[in-house]
Amino acid sequence: MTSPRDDSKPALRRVLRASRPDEAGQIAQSAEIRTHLLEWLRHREEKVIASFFALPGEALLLPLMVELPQFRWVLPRITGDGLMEFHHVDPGLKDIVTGPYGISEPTPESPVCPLEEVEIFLCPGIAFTRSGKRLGRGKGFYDRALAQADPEAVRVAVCYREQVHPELPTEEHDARMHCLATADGVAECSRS
Ligand SMILES: Nc1nc2c(c(=O)[nH]1)N(C=O)[C@@H](CNc1ccc(C(=O)N[C@@H](CCC(=O)O)C(=O)O)cc1)CN2
Ligand SMILES: Nc1ncnc2c1ncn2[C@@H]1O[C@H](COP(=O)(O)OP(=O)(O)OP(=O)(O)O)[C@@H](O)[C@H]1O
Repeated sequence: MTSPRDDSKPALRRVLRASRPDEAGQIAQSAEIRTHLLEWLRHREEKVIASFFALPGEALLLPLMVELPQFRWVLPRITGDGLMEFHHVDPGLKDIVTGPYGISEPTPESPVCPLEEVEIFLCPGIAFTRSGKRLGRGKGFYDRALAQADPEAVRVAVCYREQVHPELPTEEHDARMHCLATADGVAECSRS
């Protein structure tokens, strides 16, 4: 399902937004996802890792920052339409404000981390496939950031079981994920 311009995404987004566990399920699956990520990350040699503040329906990852202080954690801040930059934050999460779309983000004064320095990206999304396809929120934030990032950086999709689908439409610019982290574990994406 690949085409240069695919107009099926907006309708699919509206439908797939509803594919999420209930509140209790989100808390339980988030804890399992963090346990798997904790184990997986413990064995990685990378140091700079980008996480995210969850929007409703996304996995809650913030406790990992405290549990893995050996990493240098960075978080995104929206700087324009479809544009974001990443900032270093302290694990205590001082200097966090509410940004566009109600997403928490570091203050502009927090030290910037150049995109090329990020070694692992934990990526949110509305839906993913096991082969690493991602359906985001439709503004191209992650596609643009990942296009500029180090091509060697590891892209880890993070989502609930309900957000994993057999197939999704993709376009030329869509960034592929390398790994998929769910409550079942962290798996390498099969390229298909
Ligand atoms: N946690 C988290 N942070 C993230 C993202 C994400 O998916 N998750 N993004 C990943 O890209 C960026 C924000 N992307 C967004 C893109 C569109 C809308 C948006 O338009 N929201 C409105 C309108 C939706 C609509 O018209 O369909 C809304 O939800 O009401 C919000 C955020 C950057 N930070
Ligand atoms: N690398 C890029 N450079 C410029 N524009 C881009 C790039 N990647 C995506 N876009 C543009 O961003 C818009 C949204 O793309 P798409 O629908 O794939 O977003 P998404 O991956 O769902 O969103 P997000 O990453 O914000 O969650 C499209 O108009 C696309 O052309």
